Amino acid sequence: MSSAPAQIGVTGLAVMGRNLARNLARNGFRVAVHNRSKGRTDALVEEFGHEGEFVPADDLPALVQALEQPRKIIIMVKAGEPTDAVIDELVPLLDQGDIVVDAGNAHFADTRRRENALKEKGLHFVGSGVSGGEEGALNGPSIMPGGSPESYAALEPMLTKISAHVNGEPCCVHVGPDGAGHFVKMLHNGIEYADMQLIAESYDLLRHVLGLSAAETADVFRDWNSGDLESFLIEITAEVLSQVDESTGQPFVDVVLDQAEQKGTGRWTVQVALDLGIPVSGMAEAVFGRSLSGDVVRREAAAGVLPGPADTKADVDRAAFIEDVRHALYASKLVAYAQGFDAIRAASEQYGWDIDLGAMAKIWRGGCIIRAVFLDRIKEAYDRDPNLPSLLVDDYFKEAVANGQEAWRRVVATAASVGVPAPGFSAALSYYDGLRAERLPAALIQGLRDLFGAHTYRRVDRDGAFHLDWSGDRKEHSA
Ligand SMILES: NC(=O)C1=CN([C@@H]2O[C@H](COP(=O)(O)OP(=O)(O)OC[C@H]3O[C@@H](n4cnc5c(N)ncnc54)[C@H](OP(=O)(O)O)[C@@H]3O)[C@@H](O)[C@H]2O)C=CC1
Ligand SMILES: O=C(CO)[C@H](O)[C@H](O)COP(=O)(O)O
Repeated sequence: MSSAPAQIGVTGLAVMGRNLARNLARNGFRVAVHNRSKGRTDALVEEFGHEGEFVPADDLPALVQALEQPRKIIIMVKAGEPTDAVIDELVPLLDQGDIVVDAGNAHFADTRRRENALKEKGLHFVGSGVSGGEEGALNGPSIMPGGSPESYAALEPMLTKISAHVNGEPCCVHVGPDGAGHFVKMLHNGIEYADMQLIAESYDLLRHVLGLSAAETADVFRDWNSGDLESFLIEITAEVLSQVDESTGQPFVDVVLDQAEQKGTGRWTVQVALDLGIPVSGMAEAVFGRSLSGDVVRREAAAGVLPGPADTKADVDRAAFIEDVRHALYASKLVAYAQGFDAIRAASEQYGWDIDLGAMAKIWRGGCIIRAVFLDRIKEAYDRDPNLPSLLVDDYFKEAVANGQEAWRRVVATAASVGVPAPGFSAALSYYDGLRAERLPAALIQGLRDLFGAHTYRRVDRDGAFHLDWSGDRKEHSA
């Protein structure tokens, strides 16, 4: 404990806040710590006080009092109303120039509202994404700060020091002004959803089509965790699949209720992408997949009642099918990332954030949940062409998908023929085929819209908007 003013404060000492405070203290910063229920503050200081300099505060006025000026305070509480409640209590205690950082999973629209409100009072507000879960917060997360460049300049030495590092480079960069940081964190989570859905589909296919045991699927994922697919999520998939339930001796995965929960960031990603007009079908299927898993009423009504295919066996070679699924997983994952980066680009344009897409791939290489070796490839793609229209048209990714596309198609076809749901794989493949199509059936949709609602259409051979007199002489008119 120390009586000197603290350099930074953290309020909200649950899983994330506690470990972020410890990370700061371990890195030599004097940290004032506060939590609504005092027990968490006491426990932190009692258990981990020896790790660095902590200044415990019983309430927010005491936290503010404990800090050097201009103050820097990280809020790490439940997103939504709790964050507003903390801000409302904190703001009257602060002085001009103080910096409030919300490091929770806020919706970027809330962040924009909060930043504007605090700006009117002469305060700086920084919405910052933090990813890495409990372990990342302690040992080095990926940090995605938004807010003004001046606020970031004041925070940078601390944030870059406590963040994860890859090849000596911090996984923390100023994403952009305003809500840019929380937007990018939201997209990170959307990609996390898609990635996990694709991993789950791969596992399901290996078990159903090949009849592998959970332990055997763990071996497959362990094997895949080298080369292109090497990533934290693949690594922990092998760990979860090899876990045995202590009380039953069954594979852990077989005793867990098959209803995936969600706190909201995946759903927000899809909602926001709809507004931006960017197809994020991989993420949408992942959110819907979780919704379906939790829709107990309809699942119970349909399970064992709705008929599936007559033949649920596929005549496949074990090693060849495992390799096909690996290709399908990698290709579908590339589509999910391509869609995610498209959404970031679109939001950056809409809100004037000027986000460096390559830098986002760089700060996701370490610390965060979607950390993966292939993020280097994304960084390199944007280095080659910062205005790349889609990751999928970059030479490396084009070739990676081309190498795997026949396998990808076989996997989707096998899943459909044996009746194993693979919405992530199918949606990714449909997106890929849609993107590369020279002509889409959207022309027919335009015709239908014009017939029933005089919505007009454009032509391939002339500029302008047109309408056909469908119920009259069927002559075309300029609209
Ligand atoms: N868990 C994770 O892996 C990750 C979480 N996040 C985000 O980080 C933030 C913190 O997450 P996590 O550590 O899991 O904790 P929780 O989201 O479970 O939030 C618990 C914390 O919020 C405080 N709190 C809740 N309501 C209020 C309120 N009305 N006023 C003041 N404090 C309140 C609690 O205080 P009390 O102890 O008094 O109840 C406690 O400190 C969240 O926004 C979360 O989305 C981000 C990345 C990863
Ligand atoms: O932010 C995170 C990681 O970066 C959390 O782990 C994420 O919020 C988990 O989301 P959900 O509970 O919706 O699966």
